[in-house]
Amino acid sequence: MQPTKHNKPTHRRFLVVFAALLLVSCTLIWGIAHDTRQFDLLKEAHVPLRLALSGMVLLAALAATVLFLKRSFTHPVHDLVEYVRQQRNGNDAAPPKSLRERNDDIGLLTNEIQGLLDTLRKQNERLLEQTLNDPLTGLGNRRLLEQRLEIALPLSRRRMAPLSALMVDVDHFKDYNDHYGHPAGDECLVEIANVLRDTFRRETDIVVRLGGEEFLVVLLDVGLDEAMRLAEAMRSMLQAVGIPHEKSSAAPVVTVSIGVATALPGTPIDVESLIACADSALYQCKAKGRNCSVSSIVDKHMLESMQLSTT
Ligand SMILES: Nc1nc2c(ncn2[C@@H]2O[C@H](COP(=O)(O)OP(=O)(O)OP(=O)(O)O)[C@@H](O)[C@H]2O)c(=O)[nH]1
Repeated sequence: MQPTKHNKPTHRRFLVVFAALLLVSCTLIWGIAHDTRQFDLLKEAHVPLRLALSGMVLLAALAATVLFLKRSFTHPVHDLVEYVRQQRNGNDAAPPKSLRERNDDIGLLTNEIQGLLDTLRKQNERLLEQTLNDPLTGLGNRRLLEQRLEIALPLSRRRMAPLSALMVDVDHFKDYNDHYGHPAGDECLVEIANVLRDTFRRETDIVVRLGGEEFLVVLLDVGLDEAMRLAEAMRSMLQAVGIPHEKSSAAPVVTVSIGVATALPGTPIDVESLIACADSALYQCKAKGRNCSVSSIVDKHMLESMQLSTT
């Protein structure tokens, strides 16, 4: 944005010229009206000439006024409108210095608008964070998962890269809640989220809480073996934390079951199918007695048979 220059000396110059011209024209008009003899220069002049002269001075005063108003108010207001328009278009640059540093109402308005926009921006960021994050654990939520997979899945497919999803579910969590209380259950979920964060640290890893005591991890560019190794590492790390769980038949501490689904390179998988495949592997873990990981491979044939069974 190209700001026009509106500085104080310019204002003052305009004001002085304007006041001088106004004074001269008023004096001339007053002189004509009272036919005063004090103006030697105009004494002999005819009334029409005096009228024309004062008219010209008055016009000049008006022109100076218009110019002054344009330079002092119209242009800055235009700059201000342009600034607001650019903000609306996503440009978050600060307003021009010439506006911010004005000591008048336009400067005040500029700074107020800037403050308001900053506040709105911060509130928007907070709201966006709330809509994409799980408030209890601070992990992403299902919306974040969908948002990220919308880009990651087609990209992964085009690059012919594998992709793995881990469905992590806490074992006998109802019993944990019933025995230790809901607040302790919340703390337990936070602890599990921390272990997930510590295990899946790559920038491309997507770790979310799907709801309740279910978490989903999506690992891009990760094949079955690596996914299973990481699933086991996570399980061991949680057991090492050792959150007591007296009511679990799987272990004396809190444990998880992990269903791992790996999509082979080029598999046209979507979010729903990925979750369904990891979920069915998780179901097998539970059937096996919990506190374990089960893997499954997702390819075109498996997806087709899944679609057939749902139609
Ligand atoms: N503390 C707490 N509990 C939750 C939250 N969300 C869901 N739960 C509880 O998680 C429990 C899940 O129970 P189930 O689905 O029966 O699963 P489970 O007891 O872990 O049994 P398995 O998964 O078969 O081992 C329920 O008691 C829910 O009330 C939460 O945010 N905080």
